[in-house]
Amino acid sequence: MCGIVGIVGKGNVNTQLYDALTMLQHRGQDAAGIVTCDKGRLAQVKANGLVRDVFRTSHMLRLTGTMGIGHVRYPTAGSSGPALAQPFYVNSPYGIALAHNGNLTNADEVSKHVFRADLRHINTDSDSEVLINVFAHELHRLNKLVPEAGDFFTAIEAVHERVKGGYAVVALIADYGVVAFRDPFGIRPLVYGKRDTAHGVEYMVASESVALDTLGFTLVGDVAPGEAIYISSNGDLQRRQCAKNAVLRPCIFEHVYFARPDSIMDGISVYKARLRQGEKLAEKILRERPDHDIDVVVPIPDSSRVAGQALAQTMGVKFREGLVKNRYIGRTFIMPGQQQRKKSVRQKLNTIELEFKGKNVLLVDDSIVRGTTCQQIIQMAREAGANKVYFASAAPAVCYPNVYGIDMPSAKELIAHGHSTEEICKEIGADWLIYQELEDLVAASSEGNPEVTEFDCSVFTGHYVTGDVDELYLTRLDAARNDNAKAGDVKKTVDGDTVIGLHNDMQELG
Ligand SMILES: O=P(O)(O)OC[C@H]1O[C@H](OP(=O)(O)OP(=O)(O)O)[C@H](O)[C@@H]1O
Ligand SMILES: NC(=O)CC[C@H](N)C(=O)O
Ligand SMILES: [Mg+2]
Repeated sequence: MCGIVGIVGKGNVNTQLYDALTMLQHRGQDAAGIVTCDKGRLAQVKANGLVRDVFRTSHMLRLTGTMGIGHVRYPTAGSSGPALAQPFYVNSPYGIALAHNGNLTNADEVSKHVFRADLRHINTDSDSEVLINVFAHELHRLNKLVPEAGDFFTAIEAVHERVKGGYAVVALIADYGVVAFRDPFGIRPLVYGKRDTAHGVEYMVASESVALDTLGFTLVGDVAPGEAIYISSNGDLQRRQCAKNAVLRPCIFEHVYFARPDSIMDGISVYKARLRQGEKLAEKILRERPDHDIDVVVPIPDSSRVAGQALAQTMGVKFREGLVKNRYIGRTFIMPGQQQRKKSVRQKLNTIELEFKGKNVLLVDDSIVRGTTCQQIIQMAREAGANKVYFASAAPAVCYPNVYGIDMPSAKELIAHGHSTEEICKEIGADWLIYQELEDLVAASSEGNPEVTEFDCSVFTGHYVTGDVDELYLTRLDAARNDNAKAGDVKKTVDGDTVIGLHNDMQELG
């Protein structure tokens, strides 16, 4: 899950891109990058690290121009090395920089075709580098010295024909403007907004509306599935549906975990969806255990707080923040290796003993994926003197890999894969475990916008909306990206045996 942003403004946009990326930091902690365009010249800074660590004042002074794009990365393809930090750049045609959230499911085959038929070189294992080359090739084929909006849209139509998977994209075309588009299922989110200034209207596209809010842009709406928008350098916005049979199937895991609660995506308030998740889970608990002996509900910060509060209220049970989060430790789940994830849970969360001692505690989390968090927290609750430790997940059991931009590539690493609720309960060391029903999760989101009735729920069902994901694909994905394979990649990076980014040498040399 990466975060992307694009701005076409009336003054320098560098600090605004920086601020927007800070607002999207929760979507990717591995690398960050910005490309701006000033009088036809592109300037780029990208490197591994958090936004606040990557960009220095000296960089910002070089990132001049009234339009630009930015990216925060959470790797789902290739290594996490600096060569794969985004945006990517190609010089032909026009000079294009592109940032991508999602994952292409046919990247390998398209990559071969890009090389053999389009005669274009791909330098990394990044699916996003494949995507920029497909877009560039399709634009090049139109053979226009001076492209117009319609040309960008025609190229994007061809992109939709060639690539499959989840993709929300922003691209900066030197001198011309910013284009943004979303895959035909709208799996990954993308919104846009505008701001009136004394010099005219400014536009911004971003993964989440929080980025617009904080910069004073008003949310206009979502980029529709398959739709593309083009904002020219002088601030004209045009849109076009570029995909055949586009239909909205957004990733429901955004509402469970990824998005910030103060975001609105596809007309659904993430905050309210999480409130409803808590209410529905509470109703299930009351149905299954009308005579429960729960003394207190404790959420596992951060993401489950909203659902946890609604759950406690619906049940009429005390809600207590019995776990305190160290605000300087990032999100655990999106860290690259299991060792790092395990260590960070303990660093990140600490118990307030008096909320546990002698009590029957219901811990609530938004989801259980690998089980890293809940196993440790249940142990900590016991060490803090809890009498009984029950566990509730606001999402159903996560049993299947994600292929659309969430790094859950290996079914074997998912604690629920092939196991019953009782077995998982035993494994995590809880006295009782309860999961949300899938239909309740879907209803919790759908009630926020009745026009959105279906979602990509593949991590719960194993049904992949793009229809092209088979056993062979999943086996290959597992082999390439399970934790052991990734540990090998990290070692390669440390040993220096990795691809060096062509455009990133300054960063690597420090
Ligand atoms: O079963 P696991 O593999 O541990 O994954 C699930 C956990 O990971 C996430 O928390 P994270 O710490 O990433 O972020 P948060 O602070 O937003 O809750 C999520 O909210 C769960 O707590
Ligand atoms: N999580 C994402 O959206 C990742 C984007 C892209 N697949 C990458 O690995 O860089
Ligand atoms: Mg969490």
